[in-house]
Amino acid sequence: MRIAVVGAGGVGGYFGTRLAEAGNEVTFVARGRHLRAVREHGLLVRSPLGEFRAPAASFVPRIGDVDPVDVVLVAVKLWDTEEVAAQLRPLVDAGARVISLQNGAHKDSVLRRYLPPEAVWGGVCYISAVIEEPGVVSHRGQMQKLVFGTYGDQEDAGARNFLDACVKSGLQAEISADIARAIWEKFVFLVGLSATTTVVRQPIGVIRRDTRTRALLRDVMAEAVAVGRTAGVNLDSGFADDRLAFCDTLPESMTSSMHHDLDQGNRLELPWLSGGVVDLGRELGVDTPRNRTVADILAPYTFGRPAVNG
Ligand SMILES: NC(=O)C1=CN([C@@H]2O[C@H](COP(=O)(O)OP(=O)(O)OC[C@H]3O[C@@H](n4cnc5c(N)ncnc54)[C@H](OP(=O)(O)O)[C@@H]3O)[C@@H](O)[C@H]2O)C=CC1
Ligand SMILES: CC(C)(CO)C(=O)C(=O)O
Repeated sequence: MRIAVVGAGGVGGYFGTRLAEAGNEVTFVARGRHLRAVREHGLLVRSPLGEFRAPAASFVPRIGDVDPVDVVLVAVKLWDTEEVAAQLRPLVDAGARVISLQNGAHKDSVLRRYLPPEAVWGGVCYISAVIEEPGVVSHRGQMQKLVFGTYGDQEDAGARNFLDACVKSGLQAEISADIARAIWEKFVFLVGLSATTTVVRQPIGVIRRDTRTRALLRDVMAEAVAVGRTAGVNLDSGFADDRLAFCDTLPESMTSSMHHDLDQGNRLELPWLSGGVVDLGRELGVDTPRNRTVADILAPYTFGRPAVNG
């Protein structure tokens, strides 16, 4: 299968390299120091599942350099979505379907502003992976799963082909018949995990053991569930408790990409995570005090580590 991966970081680097190693024609769009490193040595993915490599020749600097493909995977941070979406039309006109593996519940509405709705499939991924140094992606833990599907009732044979390509590449993957719900299910969990691990600056093991941070985790997720249900998403009313039980199964040291970004002094996806719950809650008339407090506490870190003047 011909696949383009826009953003060759933790997510795009891992899933794209696995697909490439299995013989799919994968082209990565990368930039900056990471691009310079992969153009020289290719991309190395270090994972508990093995070491995987994508060749230097599969990396290009611009979306416009990508030949026609069957599937485009979008794997840039959320603030870059709009810029990427605005450049995908020629690939879609040549037949590509687009799947965003990004977090958050609003990414596909950004894609749909630039692309015909049938070209945008919903998608979500479960993985913990980061750029360890330019040219090297590190996969932490065993989790590595893709869920995707078309919106509405229409089947698309291409989705089944992409599923086959994923499974043959050793990826855990499934097609969801209700992808909006699957995206929100991940969103609820991620908002809880990212809010608590980032505010407390500790992994899930610490958060779930302390009764007060455990309650915070549950309340943050319950607010996201309430907002999702009010928005018309088919989430169970007890879904926050279900996710709390899921959090109890995670490795003690697991944390969120937002916590990693805070630690590194990077920009945060906060405005689309707890901040996104607050904004949508405000629009829909749902109170979200716990998420608002998280968003307020972390606000000074949104664009990276704040400078202390004087
Ligand atoms: N990391 C994780 O474990 C998980 C992340 N996610 C989600 O996946 C998305 C991607 O996250 P992640 O992989 O961590 O991000 P990374 O920052 O690791 O990777 C994104 C890469 O894309 C590059 N990039 C951005 N815009 C462009 C562009 N226009 N052309 C070429 N390259 C570009 C970035 O460059 P630069 O550094 O210069 O900006 C960076 O190298 C996020 O929404 C995140 O929430 C979901 C599940 C798990
Ligand atoms: C929670 C996790 C690691 C699961 O994929 C994630 O999506 C993130 O932290 O961004």
